[in-house]
Amino acid sequence: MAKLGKFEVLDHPLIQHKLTIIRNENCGTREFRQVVNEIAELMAYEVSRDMPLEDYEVKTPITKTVQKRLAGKKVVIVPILRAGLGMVDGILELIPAAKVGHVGMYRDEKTLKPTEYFVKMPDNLASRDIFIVDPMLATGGSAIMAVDALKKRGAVNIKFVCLVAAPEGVKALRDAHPDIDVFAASLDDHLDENGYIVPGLGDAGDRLFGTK
Ligand SMILES: O=P(O)(O)OC[C@H]1O[C@H](OP(=O)(O)OP(=O)(O)O)[C@H](O)[C@@H]1O
Ligand SMILES: O=c1cc[nH]c(=O)[nH]1
Ligand SMILES: [Mg+2]
Repeated sequence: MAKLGKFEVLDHPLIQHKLTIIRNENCGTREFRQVVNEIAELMAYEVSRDMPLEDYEVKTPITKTVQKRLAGKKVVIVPILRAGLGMVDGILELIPAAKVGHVGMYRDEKTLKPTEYFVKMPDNLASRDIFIVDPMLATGGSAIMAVDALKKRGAVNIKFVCLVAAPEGVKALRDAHPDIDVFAASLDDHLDENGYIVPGLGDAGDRLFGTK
């Protein structure tokens, strides 16, 4: 039987402080981009806590000793385009050897249903630890479709990492994919009538890339 995934809010004081900075409507594109990456880096530290280690012999200037190093499994960071791109560099600061796959999705403004428009993944997904990243988990439609796309290509070990989650999205994602771990920097209150997270931070893609 597949393992049961968990949902965890990573509410370290530094993460909460930085999230407040980007929630502010007066935070400009440059600062928004910078701080999203900083939060992603802090989250990666927690998300990678259960990465497997193996024994490794190393010779210090004093003696030979058996210590630990990360075991073979390679991490793949998978941003959901566009907004997920804003989290990639921050995670690469901590895990520089990670590979990066891409999943392109956009959400229809009226129906709120996602459409997949691009998928490019490294090979051997089944043997890799995959971090899907997207700042926003709103209805959950995009996240569910992204996990579907990865599982279809053989992925087994999947974590979903977002900054702001709505309760509706967390429930939908966990109902659809109970085996994956879901991490958020904040569990917000609800979705408004346009499918935006309240209080949220607005449209993450537009704020990251200066579009609208
Ligand atoms: O949980 P959901 O209801 O699916 O909504 C969340 C999705 O919406 C946003 O993307 P958007 O469609 O705005 O695309 P963009 O990143 O290109 O702006 C966001 O980055 C998520 O991918
Ligand atoms: O609040 C929201 C919901 C979906 N996508 C966003 O960028 N923001
Ligand atoms: Mg958007």
